Amino acid sequence: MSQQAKAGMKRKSRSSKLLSRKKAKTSHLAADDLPWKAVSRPREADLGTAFDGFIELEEVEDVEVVYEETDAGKVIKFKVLDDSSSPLGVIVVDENERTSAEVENVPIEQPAQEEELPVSAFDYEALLPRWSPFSLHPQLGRALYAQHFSSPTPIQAEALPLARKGRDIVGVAETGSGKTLAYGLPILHHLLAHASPAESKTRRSVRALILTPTRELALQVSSHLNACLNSGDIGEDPAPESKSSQGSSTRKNAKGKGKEKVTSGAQLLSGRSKDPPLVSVAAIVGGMSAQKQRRILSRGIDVLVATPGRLWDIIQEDDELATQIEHLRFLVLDEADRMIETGHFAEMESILRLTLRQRKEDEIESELDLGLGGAEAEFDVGESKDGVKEGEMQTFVFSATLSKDLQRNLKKRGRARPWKKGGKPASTLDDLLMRLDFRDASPAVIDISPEGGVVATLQESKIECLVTDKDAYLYYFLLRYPGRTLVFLSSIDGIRRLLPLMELLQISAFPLHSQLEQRQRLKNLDRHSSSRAVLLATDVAARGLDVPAVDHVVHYQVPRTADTYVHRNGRTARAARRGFSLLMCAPDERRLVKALMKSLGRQEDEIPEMSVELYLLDKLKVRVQHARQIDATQHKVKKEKHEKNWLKETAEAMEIELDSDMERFVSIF
Ligand SMILES: Nc1ncnc2c1ncn2[C@@H]1O[C@H](COP(=O)(O)OP(=O)(O)OP(=O)(O)O)[C@@H](O)[C@H]1O
Repeated sequence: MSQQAKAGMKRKSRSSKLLSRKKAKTSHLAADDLPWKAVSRPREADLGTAFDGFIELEEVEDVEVVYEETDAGKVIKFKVLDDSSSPLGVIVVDENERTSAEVENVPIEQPAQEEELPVSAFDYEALLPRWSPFSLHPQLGRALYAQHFSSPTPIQAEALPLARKGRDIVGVAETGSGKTLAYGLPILHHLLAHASPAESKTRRSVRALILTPTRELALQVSSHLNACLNSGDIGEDPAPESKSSQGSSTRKNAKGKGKEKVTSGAQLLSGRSKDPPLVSVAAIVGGMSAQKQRRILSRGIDVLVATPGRLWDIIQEDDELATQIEHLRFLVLDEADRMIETGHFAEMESILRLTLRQRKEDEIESELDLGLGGAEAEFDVGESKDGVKEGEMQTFVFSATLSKDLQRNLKKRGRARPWKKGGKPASTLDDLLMRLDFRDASPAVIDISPEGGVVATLQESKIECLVTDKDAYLYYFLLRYPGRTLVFLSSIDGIRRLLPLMELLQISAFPLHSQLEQRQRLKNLDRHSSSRAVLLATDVAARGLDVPAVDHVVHYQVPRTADTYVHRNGRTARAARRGFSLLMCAPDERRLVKALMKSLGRQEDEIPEMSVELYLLDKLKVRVQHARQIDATQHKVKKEKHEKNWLKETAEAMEIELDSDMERFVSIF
């Protein structure tokens, strides 16, 4: 507003008439810098929510394409409407400029300059009473309401107040218990409350970094958080809370007195505004095109969700991003334990090192080393309202499985200085987490994971059978218990063997493993959720993924660790829904089950045997046997054809004529 005031602009009072749009100023931009906006996909083309950056339609408005003659020939330029004088999308009439500008008649009602307009906050008490004590930003209230999240889950209820007080948090809660929003809501609240529309126009610094072990999880976290920023139009008059009055949806009027209701506030908060969002969340993961990634980064992101590998690659080439990471306000490790398993250890360690804050004691130490005085070592540590000092970072570590020992150690560790000079690199998860730059002397540990890792709404069962009978039992289970089933196998080869068999048995099944292209993985995930297909997956899908409405999880092989068992099971029985898990156990896997149950602190025979109608099973065994034979024959024929072609092609390439004996040999062969 100050800019407009400086330029001597005047506002018309509400009662005054309709306004006219002044002629837009234009500026030239490169294609990548245009204000692209995602377009919702038609239903038929909808491949799920987690596709940001992979399969995406984007549109751009108010861009004129002009051809300019240059010495080098014709070049295309994009002229973009420059509406920076109207940060909220409200058209402001400039009486002085109007005469010199062409006027387009767009009737827009403008609020009065002096009028004190009513400001109604999202009515948590009436609409979401259970969220009311948390005093979240109205936009979040709208989104929670729109998604029918009528009350916080236990981990959310525990984490929110602590996070709002500025505490560092280690959160452990069962799979599917809403951990994403447990750390996501306080971050979004903070950013919304401190956002300013003016800033939303410029490249913003990354304020929060969320690290996840897999691409799919990163995409999912990003779309989950985006849903809190983009949904929420419930036909209510949106209004800001007082805290955010300078930033998000209200602003001072020209004279700085009172507040005015912003015409486009509803759009702004519900994400339908033409302006960039107040807070932006995006995922940057492997498999994404470099162009798309550049575009996302150049637009500016407040919340960056990333896998450590890809992020570290970018940081090494992008000093600006590296500097932003050094000044994060929030750092989240989601499924931290898994990050280590997926071989991201080195990259994660490098990223975490970047986030270390120079503290006074360290500076004094390093100054002593360098023989410098301490005068310049001061830095601003002014306390902010939420108890986090300026320049400090809040850290959240969340997982469904963090060992009790590790939790205890984290609590006891105090402010052990990580990565002291000459210190060895971290070599275990405990090591790495112990080196996290918690600003809290004793991070709050919230552990509400269930005893033995079993979610109350999950029904477990077991089948003991020969390895050779597992296919028949699986077939029996899939026929007998239709629904969305996720079958976990320990190897990709196992999936490749099972897929054609399923096809011959007319079971619609899709694979999900690390050797599939990202696009294909996401597509298969979506096929699984949109049809009643079976997903044959390796443990790439075991962690964090919120595959919609999985009814059953089958462990085709017994998992090697208790954590894997818990996480695989966690794909079903999510968010208080019912779920079923089946453990298939061959005789030589019994000792694994024993070890697994022991490490979960449970009795070996605690998982009940699933009852099976044997007469049906016997019939299905015959079918499976036939399917195997057909598959083997088809495979043989395919192989022969391939080899025959190979011999012919090789002969042709070498310009050798195959004689009749050889031809005969080829045809026999
Ligand atoms: N307050 C709430 N009320 C109802 N549903 C919720 C609420 N919060 C989150 N959910 C839903 O619960 C599901 C699980 O949430 P989320 O993926 O965050 O679980 P998680 O604890 O991170 O699981 P995992 O450990 O497997 O990663 C999601 O579909 C989410 O939309």
